[in-house]
Amino acid sequence: MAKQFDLIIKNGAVLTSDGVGRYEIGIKDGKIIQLSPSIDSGLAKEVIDAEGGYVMPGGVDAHVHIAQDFTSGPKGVMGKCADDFLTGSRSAVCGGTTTIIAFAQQNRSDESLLKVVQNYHALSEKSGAYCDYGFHVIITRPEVQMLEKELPKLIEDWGITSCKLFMTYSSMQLSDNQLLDVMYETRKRFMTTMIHAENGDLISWLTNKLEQRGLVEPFYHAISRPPVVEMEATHRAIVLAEMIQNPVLFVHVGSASAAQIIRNAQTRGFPIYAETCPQYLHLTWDDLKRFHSPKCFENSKMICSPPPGPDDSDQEALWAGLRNGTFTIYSSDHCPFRYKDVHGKALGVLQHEQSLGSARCPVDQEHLSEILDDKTGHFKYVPNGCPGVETRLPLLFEYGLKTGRVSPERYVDLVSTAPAKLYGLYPIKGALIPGISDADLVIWYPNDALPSFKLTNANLHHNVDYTPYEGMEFGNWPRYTIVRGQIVWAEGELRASASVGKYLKRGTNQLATRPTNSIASDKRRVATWLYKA
Ligand SMILES: NC(=O)NCCC(=O)O
Ligand SMILES: [Zn+2]
Repeated sequence: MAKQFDLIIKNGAVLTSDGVGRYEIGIKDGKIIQLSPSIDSGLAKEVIDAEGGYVMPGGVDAHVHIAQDFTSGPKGVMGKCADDFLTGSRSAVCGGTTTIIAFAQQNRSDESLLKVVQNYHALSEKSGAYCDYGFHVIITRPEVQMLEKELPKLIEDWGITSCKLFMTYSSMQLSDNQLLDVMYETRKRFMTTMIHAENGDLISWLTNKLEQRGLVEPFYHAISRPPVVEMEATHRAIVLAEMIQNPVLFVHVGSASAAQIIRNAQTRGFPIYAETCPQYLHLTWDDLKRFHSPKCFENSKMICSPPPGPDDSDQEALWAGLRNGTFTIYSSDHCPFRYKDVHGKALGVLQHEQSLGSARCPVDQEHLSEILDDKTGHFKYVPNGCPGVETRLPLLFEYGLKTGRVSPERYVDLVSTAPAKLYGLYPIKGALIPGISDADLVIWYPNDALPSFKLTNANLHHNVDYTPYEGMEFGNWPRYTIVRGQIVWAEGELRASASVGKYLKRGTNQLATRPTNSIASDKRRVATWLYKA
């Protein structure tokens, strides 16, 4: 007789952003079809006993860099991502994430965003993926005609309803004028505008001054970007966004001062969304001196933009922001570069030597250890970014939920439900609604069932040769990850192939609130005349 369910999950503490309850979950054809206090095990082909552990919607990581080539154009992020869709999504599911949103990146030489997206999609189709995935688009050519023509197609044909704009990296940086041009177009189409807020000119100026003084080791990456660099750009972007009444999302917010500026705008009633990431809750400037000696080039492993805060006082403010709603979402900003790789962090040495005319030959993968062992290099040539798609959920579980810094409900909201809403995937993703939601789930170990362990990079499934969180203690980890009803990760083993993941067409921001009337009509801040017929 045909079974009513493909899979039943029994004895779990079912946790959503609304609360915790003892429910059993019935799954059929990739969907959740029943949630009730008890379901007869005989009705299912397969049963998982959660033994009292938390069962929650799968993680939605709205900020991952995968298969991105940053090499084109001078003074960009540099390097090439070490993870493709296969290895990046593999790492995601092994850490409890069932949906990722990656970046289709327009370079200045790309005349069509649609082409960019088609090419990027071909990469994901070629490698396959272990989890579902969608795309944001990075816009570096703010040409109004192109935007008018292509944005509607991106939305309708591809379900791409968000774009990322940069205020730094000269190969991607937009001027205020250009930011306004793009925001004016995205506003018309209810696209979510993501902003990387750092003052690129200030960074270049400080970098030159550091260079003149010979201060170029990895640590000085942070000194070239003190928190005020992020704070100024955040304030400026809010002024622009408010002027034309276009809600924006600040990605990877790393400093207390930027979080405060965002909080002020939210309190005024202007809809601003913000994201923070694990690196800003767990790292400080000291981590850029962590390896061997403060001058050791290995410290380049910790370079990301913006850098983490100078000390842990920023971290406390960011934890508060996660609790009080300043931060809407918590993402990884997984930006995977290998240390010993000619496309990775090693570029900090290789490009530096080339710029000095002292490049050693041959500069290839084989000779890299030899070259890196000399431990010289310049931070400005080091690709910016750290890996973290697999550690995102466990870190916030261990250091946020278990310590009481965030409630269990807030935890689910930050890692799954809010990103699903913000990026138009809810309630298919980020929820456990019978008959509606995909059966994307994470099941944790019951309390104290997993002996606590110190993380090492060998535990992880990305294609990167280090983790910034090496040695940190964990007492829990996703025990099962289920993507549309398929068990992809179980008790430390990958159980599926990369044919599970599907491309997701997304809707528009479901959190979007309109600015309050008083703020929308404040002629001191808003071009109120701009939208009058
Ligand atoms: N965040 C980071 O350091 N790398 C990723 C690229 C970017 O957004 O800056
Ligand atoms: Zn960024």
